[in-house]
Amino acid sequence: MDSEGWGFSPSIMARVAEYAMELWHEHRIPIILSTLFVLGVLRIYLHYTEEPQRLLVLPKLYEGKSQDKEKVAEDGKSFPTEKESLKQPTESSGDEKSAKRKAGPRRIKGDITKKARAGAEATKGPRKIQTLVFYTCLTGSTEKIAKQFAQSLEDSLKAKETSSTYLTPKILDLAEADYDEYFITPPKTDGESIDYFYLLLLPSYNIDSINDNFLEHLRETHHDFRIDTSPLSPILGYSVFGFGDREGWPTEEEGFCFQAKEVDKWMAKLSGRKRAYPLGMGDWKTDGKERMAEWQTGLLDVLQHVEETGGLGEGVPGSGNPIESDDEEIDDDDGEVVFEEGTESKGTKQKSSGSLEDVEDIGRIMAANGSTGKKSSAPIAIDFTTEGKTNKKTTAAAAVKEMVPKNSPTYNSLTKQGYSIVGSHSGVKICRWTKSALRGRGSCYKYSFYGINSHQCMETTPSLSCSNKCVFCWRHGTNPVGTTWRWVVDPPDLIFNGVKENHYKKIKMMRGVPGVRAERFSEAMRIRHCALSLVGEPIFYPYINEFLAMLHKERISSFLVCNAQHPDQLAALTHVTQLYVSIDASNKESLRRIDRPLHRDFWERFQKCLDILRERRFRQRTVFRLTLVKGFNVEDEAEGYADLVERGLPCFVEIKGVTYCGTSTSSSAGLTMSNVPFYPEVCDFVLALEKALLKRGLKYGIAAEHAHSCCILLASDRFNVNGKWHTIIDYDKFFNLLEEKGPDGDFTPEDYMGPETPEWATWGNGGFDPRDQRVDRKGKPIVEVS
Ligand SMILES: Cc1cc2nc3c(=O)[nH]c(=O)nc-3n(C[C@H](O)[C@H](O)[C@H](O)COP(=O)(O)O)c2cc1C
Ligand code: SF4
Repeated sequence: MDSEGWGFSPSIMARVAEYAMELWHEHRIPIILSTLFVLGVLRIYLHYTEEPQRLLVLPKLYEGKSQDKEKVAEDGKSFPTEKESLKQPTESSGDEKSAKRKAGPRRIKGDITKKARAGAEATKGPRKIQTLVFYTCLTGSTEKIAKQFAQSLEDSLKAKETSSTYLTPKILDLAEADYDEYFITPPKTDGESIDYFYLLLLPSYNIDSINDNFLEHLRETHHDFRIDTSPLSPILGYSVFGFGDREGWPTEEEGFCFQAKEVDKWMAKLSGRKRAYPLGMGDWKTDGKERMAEWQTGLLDVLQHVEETGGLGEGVPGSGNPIESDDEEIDDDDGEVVFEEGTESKGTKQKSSGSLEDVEDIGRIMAANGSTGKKSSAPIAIDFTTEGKTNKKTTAAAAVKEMVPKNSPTYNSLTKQGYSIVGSHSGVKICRWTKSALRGRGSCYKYSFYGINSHQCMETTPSLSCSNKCVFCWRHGTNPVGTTWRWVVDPPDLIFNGVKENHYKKIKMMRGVPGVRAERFSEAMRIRHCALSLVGEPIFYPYINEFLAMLHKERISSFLVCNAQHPDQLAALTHVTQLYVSIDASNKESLRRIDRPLHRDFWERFQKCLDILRERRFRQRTVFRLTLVKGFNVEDEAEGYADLVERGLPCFVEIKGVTYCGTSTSSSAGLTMSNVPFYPEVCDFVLALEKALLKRGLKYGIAAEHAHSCCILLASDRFNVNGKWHTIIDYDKFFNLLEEKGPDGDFTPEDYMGPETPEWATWGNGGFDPRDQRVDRKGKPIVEVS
């Protein structure tokens, strides 16, 4: 507050300041001395009245080592015993501690801070440590090594003074172990006080092997938006040792031990940087034994330290940092390529000559490039920036670029998240529900509401680019965004064949995964549904109608989700099995905050899309998809949403609670767990919306629910026959109608309305097919309590 705020005039304030300065100059020495005296007295007082602080003492790591008994491994020579491991440096220098320091990164240094572990209070009895030795093996050697290693480890740990802490190491073949049991969270201990220490012995194979499944699981668990990004952080630590063959793969760049490196990286992420000891690597034909002996020596030091202190402490140099073997975060723009309007160089735009010509141009360029869709000499830039003036042609001098070039940060980031990039702007990813359905563990809500088979569903997009940056987007902000298509256009057949091929490849990788049902696996080799909602904006792709025709020709249904930002493309869209528009807010301000659209005229575009949907409601099965984000678009917005429904009159309204993805993207958008509505809150909202619709005389009712994914379906009375909901789709009828009447044919959603919605899917019954087995996040069966 300034001086005027206190009611003093500036001249009085100036005089007071002058007087204070005079006082200080005259008496500064006594003032300083008396302040020091007061502080001294205060310090003495606190010293005698406070509880003494406990001093942090470094544990004596090597005490009692001289009493260690020499232990011999099973084969008498293959692996060093603890004494062998530890004595090497001592022998070389005569001074154990300095020798160990010279021996490289084996020692734990620095203060050890013992943190209370989560859940420690809840368990009884003395704490035990269980080491788990995981391995994979194709040609027989690693299995043998794993057994010898576990035995040697057990012997070494038993020789310790405090040997009672460590339980007998357990050996687990990753081809048989249930990943959900060990690699989503640590195993449950049923109240026993057990901490886990993971050790992984991993050969690398440049062919399809169980390693690929395992890596896929680690990667997906980390990126699973429903799970914390470091769900293995309760483990005490982990370390990986890799086997390879230098004869075939001489260097790391050429693939030596590449999969062990990958596993090490993902374990660092999943465990929240609990790498207890650096990754070891060895060529079993040459230096394998030696390298492993070194690794084991260092590891034993760490295990002893962990036993004594309860944690890793500062850790071994080189441990604990996942980025050391990870280039993911190098991506300094967070993988997001923003092409905003106006970023292109001046003078690149020319007069539009009409949309038809533009499409023909694209065709010509594609034809000139053959079916490969390779770069053309002239760029195609289709401007979607201002609604109503689409397909503005530009002929810039610069060469046309690929949207997601190979080896670009975006490409790397997307592939690491499990996407397969097809051509230069399309992607496909096998969805979690597809995997879940393959194992008979439940399907997605579209199965309950519309009868799609999740295990026969392909999730894809022909455009990885989007014109929004929604706060709840779980794509980790890695997809390119832009208002203008200014990239190479790949032909639809290249995309269609590419996405199918990659989808099947991923399905095949599920063969042999524990729990996969044989009949579902063979059914999955025939794609029946396509969810065009993966990432980006599918109708951004100039050949979306041709792409849809290819899907439909193979009798693959299409569920297309668009973001209500491209009215002209929406208007030009031919028949799809179900057409979605994302309705992320009920008013302009809320929409701006939540979707963060790039278009200036986003609200006008949005409204125009609703009008198109209204006009199309007797031709397309239209759906509003609402994603509820607490604090953003829920509170007091039911009436606003009812107004939008009144405007668009969709056949269905899907209401879904947002799923928190726990990424920097969401946190930078200000999202936390508190923004995720609980299912009862979603139910309350839906009831309020239903009431608001009835108030407006609109005939909608709550038709179905899928509590498992926090999703509820409101349907128009058009799909209620004799008091029963008919939300299921008759897919055969849809394809027959298409074949008979063509992609623009005159037929209505009612014409392919399917049978009654199953009882278990209707409102009040949960929506989980009783023929599937409900499991928790770790794959354990859930017993329903009635
Ligand atoms: C089919 C096959 C592919 C391999 N690919 C690689 C590789 O890419 N990089 C590497 O360092 N070693 C590679 N190796 C070598 C193995 O990792 C090494 O021989 C290992 O010790 C085999 O362990 P196992 O007998 O337990 O299967 C490969 C071996 C096989 C049989
Ligand atoms: S519809 Fe979506 S969630 Fe369901 S199986 Fe297909 S891709 Fe997965």
